[in-house]
Amino acid sequence: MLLGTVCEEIMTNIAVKIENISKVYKLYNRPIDRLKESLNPFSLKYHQDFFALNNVSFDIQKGESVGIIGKNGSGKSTLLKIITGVLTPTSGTVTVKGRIAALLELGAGFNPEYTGIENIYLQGSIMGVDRLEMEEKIPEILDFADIGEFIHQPVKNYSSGMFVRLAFAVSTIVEPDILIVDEALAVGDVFFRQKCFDRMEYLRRNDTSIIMVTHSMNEIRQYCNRALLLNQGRTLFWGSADEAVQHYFFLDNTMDNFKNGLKVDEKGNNGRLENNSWSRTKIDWPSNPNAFYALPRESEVINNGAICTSVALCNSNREPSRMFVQGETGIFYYEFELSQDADVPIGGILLFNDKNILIHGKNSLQYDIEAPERIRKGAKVRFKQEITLAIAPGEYTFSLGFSTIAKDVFLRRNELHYIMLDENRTNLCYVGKVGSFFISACLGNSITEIPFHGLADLPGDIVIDAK
Ligand SMILES: Nc1ncnc2c1ncn2[C@@H]1O[C@H](COP(=O)(O)OP(=O)(O)OP(=O)(O)O)[C@@H](O)[C@H]1O
Repeated sequence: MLLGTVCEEIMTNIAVKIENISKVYKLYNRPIDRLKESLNPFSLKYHQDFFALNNVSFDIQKGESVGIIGKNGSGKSTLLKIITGVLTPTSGTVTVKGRIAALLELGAGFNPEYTGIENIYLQGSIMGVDRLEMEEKIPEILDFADIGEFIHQPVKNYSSGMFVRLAFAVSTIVEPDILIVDEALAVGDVFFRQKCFDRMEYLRRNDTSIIMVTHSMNEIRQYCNRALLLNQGRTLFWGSADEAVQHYFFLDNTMDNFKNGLKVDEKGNNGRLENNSWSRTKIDWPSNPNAFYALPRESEVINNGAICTSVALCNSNREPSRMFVQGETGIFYYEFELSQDADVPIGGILLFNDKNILIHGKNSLQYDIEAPERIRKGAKVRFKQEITLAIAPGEYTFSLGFSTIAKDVFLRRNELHYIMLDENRTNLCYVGKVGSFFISACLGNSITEIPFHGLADLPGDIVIDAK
């Protein structure tokens, strides 16, 4: 009986329940096929079924904030449209308890010819709020939207930022039971976005459930309790937001063709090295296939005497990882195979932010470590590079370079100008955009837990004096 009571309580706390939802579109190669199919007396099929959603189930509790994530075309918008009732599923059931406010496509539900004020009343009536109640809310809506005199202009004259300000203000001030926020907020400026997140937090504390679709994994981590990861219409993961984000970054970023060739030789390879003062350090190469990236397309690769054979990224526990908290250490493993003899090998990494700005680049020469003096054709050279990722939250890509330098130049590396060193270096391989990883913000509350502001943490110190 106790179990029954618990179940009932769980059910009464559920705001949205999605059970085995599928959405199938019929795809016809030619428009005429549709006609042929409808007129065919033998019910012959002229289409292919395309599953935009395939058997998706999950539920959202009252006051819970849930993220829906996935690459482009994975089915996120289709799912939101089914929850809001804009689309009907092909199969499965949707249970929604309470009033939904949805900020889906910008301007949906707004009449472009109406002024901002007129649209506020229109939205109110769509959401079932009467004119009198809406009138009381107007000062608060205007205050939140903060678009000044534009509120008396037809909304067709609004910028996308103004639009989203008004839309968000209207949908949240009537305190919905379920608030759905698509990428729409992305067009607002940072101050407005902060205001929106504060408002969502307030609503959530008052039992509004929030469904958020965004490509910003920081927002998912920061604001969602749980997240659903979709891939080609199927649920790939449903659970804690942190874990969902980790899985998201492994999508397309993991070497699923690992079995098909690029196996890691656990014994390492040093049989073809000539001896010198360098004493070999055996790298503890990762054994988990998930650590490895699929190597990029040919267009990103320049092979000039060597090929890149594998690349992996792990956290400091040597576990595969694509998500790091600011300041955590990332361990990059990479291997090149020589297709010609070479002198002293040099390997290095370049990290780029989402605006393609080089944030950090460093090679083995700059670390001033010993290296083999000569490597023969067929040898495999491995690097393990640890980087303290004290960089701004966001998504990053990285590229790899492999080059060689003559032994005598290498031995004088600390006496020579770096231009001399560069001139004596021969590039063997460059692999652009090998993969991506993600840096998440520290979620601490105190200032000392926020390590720095800006793009990167720079080594430094501070003292204070006062007289
Ligand atoms: N009316 C339709 N007819 C056929 N296919 C459709 C239709 N609407 C959507 N699709 C397909 O369904 C899949 C899921 O689309 P959906 O818009 O839900 O993806 P999404 O995850 O929201 O993508 P994005 O991140 O790019 O917004 C896509 O492959 C899309 O092309």
